[in-house]
Amino acid sequence: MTAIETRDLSIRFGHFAAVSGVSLAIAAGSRHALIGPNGAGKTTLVHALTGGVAASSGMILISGDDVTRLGESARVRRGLSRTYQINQLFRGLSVLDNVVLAVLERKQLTRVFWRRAAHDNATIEEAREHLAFVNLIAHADRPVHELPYGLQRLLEIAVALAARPRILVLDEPAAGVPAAQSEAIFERIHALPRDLTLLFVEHDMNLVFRFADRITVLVEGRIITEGTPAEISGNERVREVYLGRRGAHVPA
Ligand SMILES: Nc1ncnc2c1ncn2[C@@H]1O[C@H](COP(=O)(O)OP(=O)(O)OP(=O)(O)O)[C@@H](O)[C@H]1O
Repeated sequence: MTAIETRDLSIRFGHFAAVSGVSLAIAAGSRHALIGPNGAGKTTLVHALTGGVAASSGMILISGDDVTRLGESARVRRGLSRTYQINQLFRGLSVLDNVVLAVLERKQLTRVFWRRAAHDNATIEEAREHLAFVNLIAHADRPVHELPYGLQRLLEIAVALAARPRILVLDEPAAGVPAAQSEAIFERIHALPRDLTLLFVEHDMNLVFRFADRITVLVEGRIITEGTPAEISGNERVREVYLGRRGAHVPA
């Protein structure tokens, strides 16, 4: 079954097409990487999937339902959650409170009951479970701004999980993090439940080839090829596009 799909999707900014005629089908339960050089349109495509940017033409479907005209929160309610290239955490709040807020958001309790609901045991228990998954329990009471950046990136994953997604989109989850910590982040991503569909954007080809089971290559807004890691690493055009680019050695 297809978890999320685009059909002939284009996104234009004025006369410039950042995404052109993209048809992409992500199978339920797959770990799908979206790769391509800087400016290829990866982030724009991710924004379009999650509802942050409007499609100029074409369609977006979640579990077969047309969501092209739905906003971001309506898509979250349909099981789509995401992390951002630059994190969106509340830096003055504690690590735990960031996840508590996300759980309350899912329960649609943020506005009405924030003070009272923040002390609700079930909410706190759930938030702590998400933190435990990303190995951040020991940091629960620290303010986010004190947390090393690599751990903030893990916290973002916990926040995204609080929406209880069926599809999780991760835009460069290890961007700005030293190589040793990228490993830890991808190890946690790898440990996510197998029925959670993952789409991730990543520049580090070693991580992509280790953790993805399918790869789509985007160049100048268009898909040039899609396949298994073995198929992609043997693809001449992909090698041409990546040769000599930053961190973009394509493993053989
Ligand atoms: N709001 C916007 N208005 C105009 N042009 C935009 C806008 N957003 C993105 N672009 C352009 O669209 C193209 C694709 O950008 P995008 O950020 O999607 O690429 P990317 O593949 O994610 O790049 P990177 O790997 O560097 O993050 C770029 O040329 C960018 O300048």
